[in-house]
Amino acid sequence: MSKLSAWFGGTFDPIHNGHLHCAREIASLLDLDNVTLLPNNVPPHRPQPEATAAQRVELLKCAIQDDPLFSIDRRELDRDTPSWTIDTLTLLRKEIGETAPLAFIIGQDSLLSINQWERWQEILEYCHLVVAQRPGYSSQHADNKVQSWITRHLTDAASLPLQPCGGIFLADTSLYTISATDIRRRLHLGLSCQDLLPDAVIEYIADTGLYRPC
Ligand SMILES: Nc1ncnc2c1ncn2[C@@H]1O[C@H](COP(=O)(O)OP(=O)(O)OP(=O)(O)O)[C@@H](O)[C@H]1O
Ligand SMILES: O=C(O)c1ccc[n+]([C@@H]2O[C@H](COP(=O)([O-])O)[C@@H](O)[C@H]2O)c1
Repeated sequence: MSKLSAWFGGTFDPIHNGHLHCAREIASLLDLDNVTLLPNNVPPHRPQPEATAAQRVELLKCAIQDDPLFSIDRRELDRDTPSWTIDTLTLLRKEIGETAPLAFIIGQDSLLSINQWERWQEILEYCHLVVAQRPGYSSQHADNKVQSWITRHLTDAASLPLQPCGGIFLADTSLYTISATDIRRRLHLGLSCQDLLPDAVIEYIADTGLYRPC
C-alpha cells in the first residue's frame, strides 16, 4: 500500500494557525509523514493577495521552520495564469503515477464553493479531497445536486490510501475561528495577532511592515 501524499493549497495571505493546526490534526488522523503547502499565484475567484508571492513564500518558510511535517511547493508561482487546481493536479498525477494515493486538503468553506472551481467534477479523478471543519460554514451544500455529488463520494480515513483518488473525507478537526481576512484587518488596525499566527510569522510581518496599519 503506497503512502498517501497530501497537498494543502491556499492563498496564505498570510498563513495562520488555523491552517497549521488543521493540517497537523489531519496528518495525525491520516498518519501522514508530510504535508506539502502549495501557495497559489493568481488565486481564482477572489481578490488578489495583498502580499506578493515572494512574501507569502517567506511567510510559509517562517511558519514551518521548526516543523518537519511541512514542505513548500512553488510550482503554481511559476505560472502567470490563474492557479486552477485541476491543472496542478494533472501535473502531480503525471509525476506520481496513476496508482499513488493523492489527497488535496481544503477547508469546509472551499468545499461549499467547489462547484465554482474550474472543471470541478473532474477534481476527484485526480485526488481525494480531505476537508477540515471551519466554524461558521454549513455542513450541507445549498445546491442539492452538489450535495448529492459530495455525499456520493464520502469515504473514511482508512479507505483513502487504498485508492488513488475519488473520495471526500470530512476530517473531524477542531474548530479554529481564524481567517487571513480577519488577520489582515487586525494588522491594518494595529491590533495584536499573538494567538493567530506563529511567532516567526509575526516577526517577519513586523520586520517588513507587511499589512502595516493604513
Ligand atoms: N481556520 C480554518 N479552518 C479550516 N480551514 C481553513 C481555515 N482557514 C483557512 N482554511 C482553508 O485553508 C485553505 C486556504 O485558505 P486561505 O489561504 O484562503 O485562508 P483564509 O483564512 O480562508 O483566507 P481569506 O480570509 O483571505 O479568505 C482553504 O481551503 C480554506 O478553506
Ligand atoms: O481551480 C479552481 O478553480 C479553484 C478555485 C478556488 C480555489 N482553488 C484552490 O483552492 C485552494 C484554496 O483557495 P483559497 O482561495 O481559499 O486560498 C487553493 O489551492 C486555490 O488555488 C481552486
